Amino acid sequence: MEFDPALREEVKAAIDGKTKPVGSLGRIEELAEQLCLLQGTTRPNADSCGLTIFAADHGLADAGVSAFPKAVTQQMVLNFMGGGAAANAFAGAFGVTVRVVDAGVENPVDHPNLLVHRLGPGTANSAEEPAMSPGAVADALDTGREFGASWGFPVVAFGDMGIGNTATCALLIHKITGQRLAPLVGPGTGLDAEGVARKLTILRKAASRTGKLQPMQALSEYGGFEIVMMAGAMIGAATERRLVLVDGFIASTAALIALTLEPELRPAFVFCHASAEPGNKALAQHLHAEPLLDLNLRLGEGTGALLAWPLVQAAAAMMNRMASFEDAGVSGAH
Ligand SMILES: Cc1cc2ncn([C@H]3O[C@H](COP(=O)(O)O)[C@@H](O)[C@H]3O)c2cc1C
Ligand SMILES: O=C(O)c1cccnc1
Repeated sequence: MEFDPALREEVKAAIDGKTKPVGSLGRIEELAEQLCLLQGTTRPNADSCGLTIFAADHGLADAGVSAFPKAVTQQMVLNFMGGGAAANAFAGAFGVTVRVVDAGVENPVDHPNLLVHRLGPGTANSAEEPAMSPGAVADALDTGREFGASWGFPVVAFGDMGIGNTATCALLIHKITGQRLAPLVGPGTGLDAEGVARKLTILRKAASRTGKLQPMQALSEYGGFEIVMMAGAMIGAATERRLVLVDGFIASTAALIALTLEPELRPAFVFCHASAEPGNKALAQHLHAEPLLDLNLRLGEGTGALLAWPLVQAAAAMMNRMASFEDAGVSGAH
C-alpha cells in the first residue's frame, strides 16, 4: 500500500494545524493519520462500522483443550442471532451492525439471518491428522476475501466463535513464526494450571506431527475454518482500504496470517486491545503491534475491537470537526 508523499505532508500539516499543542492528542493523532492516509484524504469517513463474527468448530476440542464443550459454539451462534452475546451488547451500545457467518460449526444452525459458508462439520482433530484440506484453506481464504471486500463499511471489525480456538491459534503462531509453543499456550476460556498443562501436552503432540511448514501448510495442518476465513476477510477489507479493527488473540492470529500472505496491507490494520491470553504478548511483539487498549479482556467475539471503535470516531471527529489555529484565530506556539 503506497502513499503519496504529498498526501503525507498534507495530512501531517492538517493534524498539526488543529487548535492543540502538536502531538497532544497522542495515539488519536496516530489513528487520524492512519485513517487519512488509508482513505487518501484529510477529511476521513468513519461514519459507520460493521462487525462480522466467524464461527466454526475445532476437532482439537474433543482432545480436551478447552474448559467448555464444543456444543457451546453452536449455542453461542444462536445467542448472537438472538442479540444476547457481549458482542451484540457492545455493538448495540456503539451503533455497530453485526453479521454472523457459519464457517463450519459441528451441527448446522437454522436461522434466516445467519450467513452460511460451511467448510465442514468442524475441522478434524489436528493432534491426530490435518485439520482441513488444502482446498478448504483456499476456499476459506477466497470466501473470506469476498466477505471482507463486499461489505461497504469504511471501518470493519472481525470476531470469532469456536471452542478450542485458542489452542489452534497457539499452534498456528508456533508454526508460522517459529516461536516456542509453551508461552503461547494459556487458559483460554478459563482452564486452571493443571488444565493448561494438559492442553500443552496435547498441543506438543499436535505440533510434533509436522516439521517446519510453509504458512499455507500450517493452515491446512491446524485450521481452523473461522480463523482462515477471518484472515481472508481482513485481506479483502484492507485491499478495499477499509480500516481493519483487530480484536484479541484469535483475531491477531488471523491478522498474522493475513499479513504473512499480504505484508503490504499493514497500514490498514489497527490492533485494538492487549488480550489477557498470555500468548498475545509475543504475537503483538512479532507484529510490531501496540494495542490501543489494555482492559484485561479475554473473550473474543470482536469485543475488544468494538471498544476501540469510539476511538476511531474520535480520530475522524478531530479531522472533520476541530478548528485549525487559522480558522479559530488562536495563536500558535512561541
Ligand atoms: C460462553 C462463551 C462465550 C464465548 N464467546 C467467545 N468465546 C471465546 O472462547 C473460545 C476460545 O477459548 P478456548 O480455546 O478455551 O475454547 C472461543 O470460542 C472464543 O470466541 C466464548 C467462550 C464461551 C465459553
Ligand atoms: O483474546 C481472544 O481473542 C480470546 C481469549 C480467550 C478466549 N477466547 C478469545
